[in-house]
Amino acid sequence: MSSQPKILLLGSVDLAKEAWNALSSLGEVIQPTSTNRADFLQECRDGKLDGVVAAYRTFHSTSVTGLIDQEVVDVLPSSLKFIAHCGAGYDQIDVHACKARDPPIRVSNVPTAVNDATADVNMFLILGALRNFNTGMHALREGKWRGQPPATLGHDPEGKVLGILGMGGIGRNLKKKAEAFGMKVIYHNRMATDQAKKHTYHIIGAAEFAKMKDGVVVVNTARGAVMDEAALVEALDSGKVFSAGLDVFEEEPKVHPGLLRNQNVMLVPHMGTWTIETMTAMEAWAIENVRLALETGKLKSIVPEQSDLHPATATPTMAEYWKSAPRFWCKQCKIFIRDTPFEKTQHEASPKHQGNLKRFLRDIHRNNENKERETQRAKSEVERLRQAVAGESSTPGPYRADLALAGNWQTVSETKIMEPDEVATKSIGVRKRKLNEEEVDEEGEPLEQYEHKGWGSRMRSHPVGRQDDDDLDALLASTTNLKKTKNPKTGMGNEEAPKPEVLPKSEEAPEPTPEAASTIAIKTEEGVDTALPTNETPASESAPGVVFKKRKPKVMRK
Ligand SMILES: O=CC(=O)O
Repeated sequence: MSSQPKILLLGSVDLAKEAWNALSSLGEVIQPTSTNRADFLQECRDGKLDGVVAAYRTFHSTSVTGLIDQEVVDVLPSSLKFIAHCGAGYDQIDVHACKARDPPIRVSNVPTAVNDATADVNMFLILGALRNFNTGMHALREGKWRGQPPATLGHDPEGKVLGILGMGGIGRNLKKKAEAFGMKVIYHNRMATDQAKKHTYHIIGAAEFAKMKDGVVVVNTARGAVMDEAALVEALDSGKVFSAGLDVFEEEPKVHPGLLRNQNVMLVPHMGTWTIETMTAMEAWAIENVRLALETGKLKSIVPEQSDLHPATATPTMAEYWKSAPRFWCKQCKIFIRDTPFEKTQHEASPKHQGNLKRFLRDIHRNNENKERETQRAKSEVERLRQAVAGESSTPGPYRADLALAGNWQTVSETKIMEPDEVATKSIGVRKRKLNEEEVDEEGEPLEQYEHKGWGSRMRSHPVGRQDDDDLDALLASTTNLKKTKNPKTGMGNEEAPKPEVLPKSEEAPEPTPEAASTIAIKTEEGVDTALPTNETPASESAPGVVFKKRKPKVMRK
């Protein structure tokens, strides 16, 4: 999309590639063509990087740009509003010059992702320097085993005092680790003023070494320039400092020769965060800064020196892009998100979406369980009724049709009670032989006295077998609707005080009202009296239905 903003890649993304590739939906990624600082400055002056809104940079990108100092800041395109640095320490960037530029360049770093790995290296150097491992390891590689003479005996960490300068995330992490080795931790934090932040240069030098105990062990995993290397070499040579462990150097990749020749110094070439896990997390964090910058004008982790800067306003190109981007409805979260692979990936990975997705799936699962339970209930209810019928139960006559078993009934005549076209969609009426007056009473169980409200709302909404439900409703109405009949006094259902589930005998049945009678599902047959003596309604006006008459047991007929 041509209206997309540009993203400048300074260095490389080696691990969090998926997150990086997803950024391409937010902006057009470009890289400088130059390979050295002079060319880079020229490339900027020539306007080749114009349109760049955000830059992602690594430590190693200084090989192209050099430090991001005033000179670079002055030529960077005015469209550039954000620099996302992939590292905790940002001494390669003059954040004050970036802030002072008009418009300002907001700089972010990666603060917490580095804590564990950096504290691990610090602990490794503390142990190595205390134990004087370097001498032995070096001798071994020279084929001299522990050396001649062998390395001097080291010290246990247990019971030693560790002084931490700078109790930030790494300092606190290191404290825990050192305490696990039995060390007692004390610390010093610099004043949190802007002035103090600028002054980390050589805060440990000759004067500070002079104040320390003889035979002290010194470790540095912060930045080389925090310590005066020359003063350290001297203190090592004099024996004031017993040994040292260093991961950072004043002029990386150069190392002071006095450190290189001293076997009591553990040297690591700035590998504090050199792990797949940590580097991946760092890259992902910095990429997230770029994404947020483009989408919201804010950074996830702006450097403290710039924390008072207001968020940048979205660029016109970005605004246009926002308008034109298609949207996607996340039905779990019930929100629109932009329909891009990046947006979707990010959204789907978010804890909010994960939580909503879990709830969504759980609800589906619960619904299925409920349906299954209802189906089982329905089945057992049918079975119960079937058994009841088989045992000549008290199922009301009008409903026995559905439950009749072979031999229970005797069909005496059949009459077509509807026009042929109605027959197709309705039913065929079957009427039983009227035997005698007694039987009329028996047969005359009035259907209408059962206020048919169905079997319960939950079963009614059951999606499976609507016809089955209707049958069940009809069957169960006779037993359950008694309970549901409205209390004439309160007008409310009487579920609170259910009546016993006894079917009313025909003689107890109230006379149907004319309105009710008109809806009674009984058809009359020519020449046959209606089963309900009170029902004057012409057959043609009543709803189609079925009337069954139970055959009297022989003993009763006698
Ligand atoms: O040194 C490593 C970092 O600052 O991230």
